[in-house]
Amino acid sequence: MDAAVSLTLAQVIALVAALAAGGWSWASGMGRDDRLLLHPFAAGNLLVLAGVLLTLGRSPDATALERTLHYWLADVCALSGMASFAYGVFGVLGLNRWPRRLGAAVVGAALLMALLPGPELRWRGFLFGVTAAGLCGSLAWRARAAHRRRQEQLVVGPIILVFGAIALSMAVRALLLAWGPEWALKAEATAVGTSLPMLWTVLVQLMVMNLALVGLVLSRLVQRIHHLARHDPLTGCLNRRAVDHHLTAELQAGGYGVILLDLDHFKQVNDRYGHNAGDAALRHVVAVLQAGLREEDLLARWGGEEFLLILPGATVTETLQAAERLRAALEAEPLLWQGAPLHLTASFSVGSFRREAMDVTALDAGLYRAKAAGRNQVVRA
Ligand SMILES: Nc1nc2c(ncn2[C@@H]2O[C@H](COP(=O)(O)OP(=O)(O)OP(=O)(O)O)[C@@H](O)[C@H]2O)c(=O)[nH]1
Repeated sequence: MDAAVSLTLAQVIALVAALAAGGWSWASGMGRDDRLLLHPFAAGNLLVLAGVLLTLGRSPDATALERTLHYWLADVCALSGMASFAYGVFGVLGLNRWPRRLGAAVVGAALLMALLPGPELRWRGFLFGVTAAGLCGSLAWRARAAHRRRQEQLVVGPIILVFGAIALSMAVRALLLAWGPEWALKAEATAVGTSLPMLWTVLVQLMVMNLALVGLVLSRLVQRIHHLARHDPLTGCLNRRAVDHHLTAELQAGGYGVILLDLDHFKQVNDRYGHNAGDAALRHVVAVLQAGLREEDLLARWGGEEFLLILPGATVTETLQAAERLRAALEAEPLLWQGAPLHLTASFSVGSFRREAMDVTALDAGLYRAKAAGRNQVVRA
């Protein structure tokens, strides 16, 4: 009876892993545009599947060499699968320096395990458990660190829980095999591959792990969509839509300064140097403006060559001073275009509001006056 259930469970595990691998391969096409690499999750499922199948296929009648190869391959597949999952998660979290360490851990463990004789379960199990615990533990740890840094919108809680739990169970298993009672070793020798608790554990882990990964990837995509919806693709600063979102009641209650600026004779830049130079000039302007702002200030692209700045808590005098400082900085720092300086200036219109909506019409009128008065100057709206 147990043997039949074991076989069914093993088949379910194989099916889940194969479906998950197929699903991740399919989804990786969607993530490609967003530089979201999902192949490692497909590979991770396939490798875990191979590891499980090899473990299930262990035969007591095999020769010592066959058993050695079988055991070794099964363990290396399972470890590579975990490394692949970790690689994928690090990619989603933007932690790019880790792949080499993951590779080194798997190759090191594989080499050490290759040196052990086939039936040597104790130290093989120990090495496997320690490496697996290290891989899953570092994944959970790094995810936790990324969560603490500004990536709080990402759903990393389930990842931390699932991989943390796997790391813990692997560490306990390694310790039990190396220094635990004799029954632990016996259980490993006889039950591995066919025991129902083990198969259930693998099945649940595989499903929960994939669900946690789906949660992480979806939250990453939602975060990306939010970012795209609120940022200007050319310059990377906020867009007009984002301004409303940032102009909260709290910010308005505290008062805020606003600067609307428009580049002078920008059409000539495009006409003389080409559209690429115009784009580079817009990026340059954003860099100069950003360098002169406080962390709490907001910079948004209001239109083609118009930018809007919001200075929370700033009085009209402070906003006028800030605008003058930015105007001078822009004038003093030309864009280097194909080795030659390309001089840029802008006209600024300044307003200050408290407990009231921003008066864009007044700011626009101020800009018009600054242009009419000769450009490259600051006026109060
Ligand atoms: N390269 C580039 N040019 C842009 C972009 N958005 C708007 N422009 C250009 O900005 C120029 C704006 O020109 P105008 O509105 O005539 O104003 P101007 O030449 O700056 O003159 P004044 O504002 O009167 O000083 C147009 O030539 C637009 O094509 C962009 O994203 N990239």
